[in-house]
Amino acid sequence: MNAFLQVEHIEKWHDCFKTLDGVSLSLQKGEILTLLGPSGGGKTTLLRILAGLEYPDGGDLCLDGEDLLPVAPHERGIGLVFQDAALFPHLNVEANVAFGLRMAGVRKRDRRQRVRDMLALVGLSGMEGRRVDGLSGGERQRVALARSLAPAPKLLLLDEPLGALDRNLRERLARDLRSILKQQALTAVFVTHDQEEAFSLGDRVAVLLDGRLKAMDTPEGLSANPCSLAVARFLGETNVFTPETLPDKFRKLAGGYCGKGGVLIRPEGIGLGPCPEKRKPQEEKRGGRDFHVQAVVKERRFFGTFFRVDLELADGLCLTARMPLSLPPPHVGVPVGLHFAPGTFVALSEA
Ligand SMILES: Nc1ncnc2c1ncn2[C@@H]1O[C@H](COP(=O)(O)OP(=O)(O)OP(=O)(O)O)[C@@H](O)[C@H]1O
Repeated sequence: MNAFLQVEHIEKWHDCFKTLDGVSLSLQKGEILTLLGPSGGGKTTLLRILAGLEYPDGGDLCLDGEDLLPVAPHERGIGLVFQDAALFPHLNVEANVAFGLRMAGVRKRDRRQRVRDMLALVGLSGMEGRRVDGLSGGERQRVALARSLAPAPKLLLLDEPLGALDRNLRERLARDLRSILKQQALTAVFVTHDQEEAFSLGDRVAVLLDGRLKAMDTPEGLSANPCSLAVARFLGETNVFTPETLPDKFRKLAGGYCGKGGVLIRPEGIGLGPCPEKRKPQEEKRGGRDFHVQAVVKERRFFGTFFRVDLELADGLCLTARMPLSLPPPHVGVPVGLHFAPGTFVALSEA
């Protein structure tokens, strides 16, 4: 099946600096992609190229079967939402939301109805007459969203739309946003540098580092397997070892799972059991060889839905485990045996 949005080998230079280096990705209709990356990674540039606000130095773009590059920005059928809402301050809510419809020559009566529908969709029914300078940050973003949804774009691009809001409001709006996009079956690319937001909002998450697309997968897939050392480090994964820093005992346990870039030992795959010398003979049989790795609990912290347990092994190596609240948490200073569930060792590539 052909993709709805096809981005192929996009390159962009700014002066002597390669901002985007052969970025390729594709989206199906109705899919939400979150674009995650550090500041300066090229996220906004990619969005600007999709919107037609910048022209690439190489590559191709195709949306709904149409070659996008020759099409003027306002004819691409693409909606944009920015971090600062960018509302027209001299117009009220209704006129802001109706703006694109007016430009497209939609009749006044149809405009009014569409504005009403869009305001209902974003939870601002009855706010048509309000001045935009009196609105809260969250309300401004809802108006901006209604304005970009009103002309029924084929693709919606959102550049850190929640970046200026406080944490609680941000989480609530992110939930609302996802359900609005899904309700409208909209295809969207959402830029953020907030990992939690990227993982909770996107059907798939793409990681852009130094202008290169380093990974693209479902949130679950990416979290289970970040693929490369650079992505694992960017995602802030603990227990990441390069081939040089991986101790021999783990090299043996990891078996073939040590890639050229190293290995990630997934914290949720580390089980804590009785320390090897304290185990009874029947546990020895059940526990298998993995419990032979012994560690001491250095710290235990509560994270709302799990405990994070920092462990120190005999040779000074540190590991972090993630324990569900359903298990009794170990006490600090207590020696424990470690068990590694299947799939805990993930090979990382170098690139
Ligand atoms: N018009 C321009 N002229 C010169 N350099 C530019 C221009 N636009 C972008 N850049 C450079 O390209 C790189 C990527 O910028 P971009 O804004 O795309 O990154 P980003 O991932 O969106 O970052 P942020 O999260 O901070 O917005 C940066 O080093 C930036 O300085």
